[in-house]
Amino acid sequence: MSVAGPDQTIISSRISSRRNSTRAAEENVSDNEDIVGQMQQGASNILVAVRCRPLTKKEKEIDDTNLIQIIEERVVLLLDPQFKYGDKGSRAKEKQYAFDYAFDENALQKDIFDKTTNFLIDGVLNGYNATVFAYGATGAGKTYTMLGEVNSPGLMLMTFIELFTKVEKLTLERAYKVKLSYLEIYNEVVKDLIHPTTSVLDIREDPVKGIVVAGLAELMATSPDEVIECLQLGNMRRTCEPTEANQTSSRSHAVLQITVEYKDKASGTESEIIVGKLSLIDLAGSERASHTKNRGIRLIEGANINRSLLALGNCINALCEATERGGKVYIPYRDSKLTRLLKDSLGGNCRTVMIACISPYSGSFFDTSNTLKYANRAKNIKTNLQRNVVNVSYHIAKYTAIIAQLRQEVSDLRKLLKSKNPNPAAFNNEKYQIELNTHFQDEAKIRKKIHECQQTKEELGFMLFSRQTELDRAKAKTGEDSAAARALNKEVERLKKSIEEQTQVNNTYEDVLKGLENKRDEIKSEWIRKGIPEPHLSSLQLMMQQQVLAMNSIDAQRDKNHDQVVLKQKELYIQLLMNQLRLRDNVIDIQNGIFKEENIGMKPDLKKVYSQIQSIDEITSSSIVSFPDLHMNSPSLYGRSKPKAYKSDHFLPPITQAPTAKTSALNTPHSRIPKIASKRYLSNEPKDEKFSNINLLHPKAKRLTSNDNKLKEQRSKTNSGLYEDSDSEQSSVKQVAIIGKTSDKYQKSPKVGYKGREVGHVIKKRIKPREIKYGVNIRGIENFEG
Ligand SMILES: Nc1ncnc2c1ncn2[C@@H]1O[C@H](COP(=O)(O)OP(=O)(O)OP(=O)(O)O)[C@@H](O)[C@H]1O
Repeated sequence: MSVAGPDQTIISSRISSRRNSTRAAEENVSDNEDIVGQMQQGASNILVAVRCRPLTKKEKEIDDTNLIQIIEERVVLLLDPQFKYGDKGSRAKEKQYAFDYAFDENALQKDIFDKTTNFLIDGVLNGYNATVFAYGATGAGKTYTMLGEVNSPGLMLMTFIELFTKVEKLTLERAYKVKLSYLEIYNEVVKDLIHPTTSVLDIREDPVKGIVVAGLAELMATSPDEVIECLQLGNMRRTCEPTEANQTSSRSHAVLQITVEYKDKASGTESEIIVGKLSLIDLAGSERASHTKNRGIRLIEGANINRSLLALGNCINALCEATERGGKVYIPYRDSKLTRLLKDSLGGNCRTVMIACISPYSGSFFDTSNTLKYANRAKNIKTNLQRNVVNVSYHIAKYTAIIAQLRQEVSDLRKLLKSKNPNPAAFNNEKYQIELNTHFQDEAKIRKKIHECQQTKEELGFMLFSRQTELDRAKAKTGEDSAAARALNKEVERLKKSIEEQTQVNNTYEDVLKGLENKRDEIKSEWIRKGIPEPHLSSLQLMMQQQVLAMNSIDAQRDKNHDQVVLKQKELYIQLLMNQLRLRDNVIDIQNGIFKEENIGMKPDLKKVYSQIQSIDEITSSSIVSFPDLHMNSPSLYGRSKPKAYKSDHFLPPITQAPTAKTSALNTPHSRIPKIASKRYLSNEPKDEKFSNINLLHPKAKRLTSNDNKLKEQRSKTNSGLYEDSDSEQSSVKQVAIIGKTSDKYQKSPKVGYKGREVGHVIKKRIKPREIKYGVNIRGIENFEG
């Protein structure tokens, strides 16, 4: 599988760490071979497979990130493209689904056929029904899977080739008849693709044959060649139009049905005929109107496609519920032509294979996610499988029983209709409103708990960071075995443990929340199943939307609070750093005073250190630094997020050790101090200090660039001494001392001194042709007063 894009790296790196949890998902799935065995024994009748197609050339040009990873032909891992590893407060967004089979982009048509369809053919030849249908969003590869292309035939053709090979082997004992029909459902109208007619074809339910399409032509086929011809003809007639999402988009559901009948040549019981039916279905793709940009007739087609697929989804949900509850659930087959046609395949006498086609493209994430959820749900359906034996005497007895059963059904349905209160005005949806509110109250409670948990973790993380700093300092000062270091170490360990505990609690809450979020869909389906009339249904749906928005706003508030905590922490670092700087300058001033008073010449190496400190103040840091890593001992401090890399302009590097007797301001190893630090430091100088009225925090104040630094270096070469030469006429900033004279050349502009040190230089700008304004540039910040 090709690995592309940054997110792909994340998926890959996570796969190994996810192996264990993946195993758990896998354990719920029986062995691949088992599912075939189970289907053959009638223990399970639905096989759900997923096929991921490769990225197309066009998609690769836009974004070559592959969102899908298939693990061991069973598990599908889907990554959310919105999820950036490291986002604060974000919960991990990748989803895992386990299926009977999962095929990646490299899977061949033959692989899909061998594992999902080939084994059904024996059953069909022995009188069992089977259905294979491809489901998925538009452009996900359904038609490619079912029909295939010139050089890679799909399941339909491969099925016929295999079927005829097997029939040939059995002809000595059995007399076979193979019939085929091919139809499409386009805009809720059934059309014959082999013998098109103008009359509308109707779907009917035959008590013995099951679902039949009245008037649909059935062709006798004797060889695969005949079938190929029929398929080609039918596909030419099938409604297929280019859309934004797919150049060859199928606008209809196509159903190819193969009926195989046989009589035992030796038995002599003329009346017994075994009938098996195989339906191969290429569904039209679900589509989001906003995504496909379809208009006019394409939009109407899309709406019809979606409606029938929604009906299919509702049937799948109802069937799952029937499985869970042990029957007695109304299955809304009649909601669409598609579900009426698939009634046997989904809930009746049939082995069914669903191939969910998905795309790994980031732009198709929502479609892929929906398809996977859909397919995941379908795994839970259980159906009843019976062999179709058509026998004349059996026929009559069976019809009588069926008529009685149908009468009972009609009377049950009448009762159900009455109880559903057909008068919408009299309908009271208060009960549903209360249920909805209770659900979202539960969600809000859990969200609050998660919020509290994260706050606690953040606080603990901050405490941990400061204790860790103290510990490092204590170790450096008094040694690792000192009592102070040991006590701090104990504290650090305790904090780490607390953070771990909080993380576990947080994860539990996250799981509960996920469950509650999933329940929203169930609530909606329940409303539809219970037949809540309009406008009550819309009003409930609107209420749910509002509640979902409210939940999102709780999450947003949580993120905002988190940002505030981080900001507060940054402020603290700034304060600490400013204190360090003040202490350092105080030490320098005191030392300078002593040197002057005692008339001690400054040693060259000390001079060098002084000038280094000055230049450190003026360094403009443009590199990326990491914000003090509060997470360093707890990678999961913010859920499953990871610390970010921050721009030095906004965040400070970890503070260095505070000056102590041993490590004075002058020999303290300085980290690179970003400009904002010295800016704040200067602005915080007491009012009587010399730079107090200079607006160093003006947003338009420019930073010193690296070029300016070079010019400064050049200048200091020509004029290395420091002179105090007050020249207030030339500078409107009276508080600073100007060293030297202003020249036209920027490089030669006089320096500005403060307490004997150069801190900046005079600058000028032309306001009008004849008017020049002077200002100062102190430590990289320009200021023109007035
Ligand atoms: N497994 C695959 N390998 C290579 N190419 C594929 C594969 N699956 C799909 N494709 C290509 O992707 C494009 C879209 O596939 P296809 O037309 O089968 O999608 P679809 O799901 O049937 O769309 P719709 O039914 O909405 O029209 C086609 O160009 C097809 O050739």
